[in-house]
Amino acid sequence: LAATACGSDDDKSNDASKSSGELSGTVTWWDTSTAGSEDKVFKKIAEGFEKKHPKVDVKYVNVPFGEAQNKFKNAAQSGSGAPDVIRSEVAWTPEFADLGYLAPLDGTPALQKADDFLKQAAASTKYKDKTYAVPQVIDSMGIFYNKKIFKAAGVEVPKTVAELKTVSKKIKDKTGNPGFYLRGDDAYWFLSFLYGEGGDMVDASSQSVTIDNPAGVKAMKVVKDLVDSGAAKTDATDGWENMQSSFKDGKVAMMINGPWAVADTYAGKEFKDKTNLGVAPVPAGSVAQGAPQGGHNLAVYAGSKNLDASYAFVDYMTSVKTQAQVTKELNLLPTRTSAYAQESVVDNEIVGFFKPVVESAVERPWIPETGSLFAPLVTEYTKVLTGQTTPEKAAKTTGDSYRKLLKGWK
Ligand SMILES: C[C@H]1O[C@H](O[C@H]2[C@H](O)[C@@H](O)[C@@H](O[C@H]3[C@H](O)[C@@H](O)[C@@H](O[C@H]4[C@H](O)[C@@H](O)[C@@H](O)O[C@@H]4CO)O[C@@H]3CO)O[C@@H]2CO)[C@H](O)[C@H](O)[C@@H]1N[C@H]1C[C@@H](CO)[C@H](O)[C@@H](O)[C@@H]1O
Repeated sequence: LAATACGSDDDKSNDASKSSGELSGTVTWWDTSTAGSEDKVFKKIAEGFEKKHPKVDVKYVNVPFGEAQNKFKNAAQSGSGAPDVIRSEVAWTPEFADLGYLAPLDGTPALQKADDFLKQAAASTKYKDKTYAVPQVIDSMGIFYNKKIFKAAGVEVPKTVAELKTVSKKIKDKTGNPGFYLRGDDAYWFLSFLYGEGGDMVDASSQSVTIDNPAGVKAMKVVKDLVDSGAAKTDATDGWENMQSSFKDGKVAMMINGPWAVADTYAGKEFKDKTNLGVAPVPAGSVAQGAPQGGHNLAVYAGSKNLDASYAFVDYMTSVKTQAQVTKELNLLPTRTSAYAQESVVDNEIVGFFKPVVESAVERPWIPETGSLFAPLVTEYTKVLTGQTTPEKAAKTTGDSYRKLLKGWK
């Protein structure tokens, strides 16, 4: 009826559900959030969308973070099996966009009040002047510490790497356990030490590789010394499980981590009393202090057969209301400026700590290759920590790999 009232013939071609604005069909969503802690909350919120749109069936699929990127690329490339919506990590988004796998969202219902998004969060969704995703969460890293152990050892939170070594030694003398866990199987945990020496992986503005400059070599020496001096415990594999269980069981007093680790950490026996968890800025190196920016966006597969419902789903999952609920239940940081005024967000202690950290986080170049910089680096980083190579060789080998990846960069 509404269609004919508009008069023009092509409106009549709209089927009833469209003209009544009622969405229908299936939306398959690949969510990469941590199974066992975050996934339950995101699945529940997605069910809220179905209540709002009874003719839409959301197929929630939890895909492990380490598998989702390639799984999506393979499915999109082969044209079968790709989801309608994917939780696209900030570094995956420019790569997927460059490959043509994502639907541009400018002017669609997926992207509402675009200027409400934090600029650092929006940056990773832009590619060649179009918007290919909507920011869902933004994060960075800090020192997580066990207040009870710190009190017993009579130590304060370290502000520099030098203090980290002193504090860690005091804790070891007092408790027998190493004070600090340094994750050794993921190069993201190397970045704050790299920034602390004034280094970075690359310098996109001058299109030069910088991981193998003197600051990069120095940073490799710093992390090697943390392990060789006994200040840090590390592992070459299963870093996430080993780091989380050591910290949750009180076997180490400190780790570097981000808001995504809070839900799992609170499940640990040491943090049943949540007030026992302290969070502080990552330690400064010899010339600077900084933590990396991370996070996740929601993107729509370019080949989706249900764009209308997918756009609406992305909008729903990134709305102020949803973001405030995610903060309340998971302590994750919103990406909408307006969400920070919501009561459950204003009062959240984790957000209170991480908001300024995110604002001063070191931004990364959102180019298609940015995610590919971690695999070559982690190989050398792990070898440095396990004494299989020198800081100099590690930096050089990584730099050479980067120059192969980044055609024409210095
Ligand atoms: C190696 C990888 O390098 C990069 O990843 C960087 C990433 O760019 C950094 O930003 C940082 O990500 C933060 C993240 O921002 C932060 O939010 C959090 O995420 C939480 C979630 O919060 C939590 O909900 C849950 O999901 O769990 C998430 C994870 O905990 O922590 C992340 C850091 O873990 O660090 C990543 C590196 O880890 C590449 O991008 C690839 O991922 C690449 N892996 C590929 C490698 C291929 C073979 O080479 C293999 O075949 C492929 O299949 C693999 O995909």
